[in-house]
Amino acid sequence: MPRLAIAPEVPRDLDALARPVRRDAVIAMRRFLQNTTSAPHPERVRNTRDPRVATLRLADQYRAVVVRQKDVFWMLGVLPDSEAWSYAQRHRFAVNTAIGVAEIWNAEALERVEPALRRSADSTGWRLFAHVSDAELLGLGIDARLIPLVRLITTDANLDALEPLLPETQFTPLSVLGQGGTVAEAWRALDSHVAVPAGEVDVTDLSTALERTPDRAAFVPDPSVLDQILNTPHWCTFLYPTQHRLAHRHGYEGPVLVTGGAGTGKTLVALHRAAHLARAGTGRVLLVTFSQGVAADASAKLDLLIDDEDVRGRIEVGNVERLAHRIVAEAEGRPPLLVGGPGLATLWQEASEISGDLHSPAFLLREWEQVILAQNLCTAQEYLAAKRPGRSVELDYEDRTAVWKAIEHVTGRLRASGRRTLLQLASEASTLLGRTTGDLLGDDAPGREPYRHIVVDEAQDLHPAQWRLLRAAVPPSPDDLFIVGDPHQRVFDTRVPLSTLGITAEPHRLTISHRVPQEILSWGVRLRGGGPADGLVDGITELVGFRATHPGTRPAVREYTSRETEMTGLAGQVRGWLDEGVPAEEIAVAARTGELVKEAKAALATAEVRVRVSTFHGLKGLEFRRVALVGVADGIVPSADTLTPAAEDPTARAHDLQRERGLLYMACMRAAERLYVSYSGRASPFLPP
Ligand SMILES: Nc1ncnc2c1ncn2[C@@H]1O[C@H](COP(=O)(O)OP(=O)(O)OP(=O)(O)O)[C@@H](O)[C@H]1O
Repeated sequence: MPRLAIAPEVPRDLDALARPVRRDAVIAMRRFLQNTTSAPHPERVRNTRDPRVATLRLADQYRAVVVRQKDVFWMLGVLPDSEAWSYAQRHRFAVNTAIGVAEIWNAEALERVEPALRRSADSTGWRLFAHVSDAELLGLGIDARLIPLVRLITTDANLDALEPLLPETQFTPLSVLGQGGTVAEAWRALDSHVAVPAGEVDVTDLSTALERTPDRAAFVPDPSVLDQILNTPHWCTFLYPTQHRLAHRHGYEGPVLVTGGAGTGKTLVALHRAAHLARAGTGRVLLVTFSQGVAADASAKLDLLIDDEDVRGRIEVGNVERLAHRIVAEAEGRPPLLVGGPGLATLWQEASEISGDLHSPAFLLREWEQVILAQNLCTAQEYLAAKRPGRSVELDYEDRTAVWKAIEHVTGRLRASGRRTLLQLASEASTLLGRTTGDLLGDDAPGREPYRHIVVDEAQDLHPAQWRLLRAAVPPSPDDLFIVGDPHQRVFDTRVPLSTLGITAEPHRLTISHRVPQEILSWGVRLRGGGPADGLVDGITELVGFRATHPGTRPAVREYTSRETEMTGLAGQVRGWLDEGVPAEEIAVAARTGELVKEAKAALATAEVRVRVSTFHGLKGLEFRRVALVGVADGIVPSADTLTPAAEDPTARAHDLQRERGLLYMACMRAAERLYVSYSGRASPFLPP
């Protein structure tokens, strides 16, 4: 039986075919897999640069290009006959001698550029790689057949021109060396291209090389797997090497933390990790998402990723609030009552009055959430002795006593009314779990917690009380916590390093955005300030090295003279996108405040344009081809209401401003194609010049 591995181009090429041609091609691929008598057979192509290349006739005038070695076939694309033959003639295929991955390159194009490189080399004695020996190049996996060409390169520009013609695994080390990097640095750069450790590299073993190249080859053992690959999105099958390595590593010793910029694939890695753990069958998996809305999206993606019902059934998807709610409801025998925003605001106002108006309601709320609930302080004594990290206003004994009294007013009133906040619920749930873990693990009372594995998405916004709940819900053991997040996109003020919560996580990083085009990304990074962010990891996270895979269009920033003209402009912009053929569900409009959301909805309704309109917060975790952000004006972004007065607490104010910046940045980073930003009056101070 032939063993078939397909490249990511194959599903794409098939999707581009007319329906009857696609159907014929897929039938032919099935026959090939089953080795039936009518299966297409490999046909040699004349004048190829690689004798292993052949084609398979899949439909009338269409064929697949394959590289064959013994019973292994690597299918690279499905093309019209003449294009398939030409592709087969132009390309070379190899196994990288250093890292063992399979590589393809356009040998014909390289032969064409060689004379120009030679002319440039003849005119100077300078060589870009003079400082590196052949042995070092070979040691880095540079193909021996490419070395004569590499020796002709004289400038960075020469090398850059070769980038589209070389496999990334050949170009990457050359690029590091060309910029004056050392061999060791070139090796480190190759690391992100390695999904599976190479071990001994046998360059004649194509099958093992393909297994090491999961972004370029997926094995198709039978027709059902073929259907699964062809009927699901690209990311279900082909992860980039770093993503693959993180998601499919066999056994982490304990918690893992993957940070990375917007669109680097953190959520996809989290989904694949959850699927990997569920397939291993070691126990129940909880995938924690930011909100229930995002949970529905993640559930739908898991349904695509996993076709085995039993495996899928091992993964539960939900947010921390829901988990806390359920634990408390089960323990108390009825659903807990929650306090609403307005009710709580009144209580904090009363508390502020009790403290003699020394502290504002916002100050007291922060003190409660960030000091008391964050450290689970239960008594006045504990509070009086506690550290207050992140709070710059000193409180002496008397102040603390007054603050505690004011806060007790709120907690007492809540208790009396039988209501709780979401964070209180998380705190209580973790305490309950702490008490009952033994029983829940027992055979006779398996319960629903703890889980065996927890995978956390959007981790940057979890509060310490919620972390404690998650920690209590999964016993410390290998593969217990797999956490992904981006401190730069934090939209709440929860800047806590995991280590302070007793979670020592192995850190990893993703740096390449596969969603956001470079122009939007660079603009967004300037908006965010490019500077470090704290939280999750110890110390700070830098945006350094964060880049995109593709170029794009600069964000359109529009100034209007009035709110009314701004809303008319918005309706015109969205109408234009729809007229271009962009589906309505691929467009999102968002604003900082609920009031602006209402105005935008009304303007779009008047123009009979129906697309999703939400607050910036409502965009979290989502992506759209086109994104329009309105009301990005001074006084609205940052939202004046949410800023602590500098006189009251300058550090808190700086944190508030950073959070507001992160929120706008997160909203901008949802755009996969175009970003439109508008304001009337003065622009938001966050907008880059
Ligand atoms: N392996 C992949 N194959 C195909 N597309 C990918 C892959 N990895 C990432 N992408 C693209 O990048 C998008 C972003 O991925 P994802 O949502 O996982 O990123 P993220 O890091 O969680 O982003 P954010 O932090 O901004 O929410 C995906 O929807 C997809 O379009």
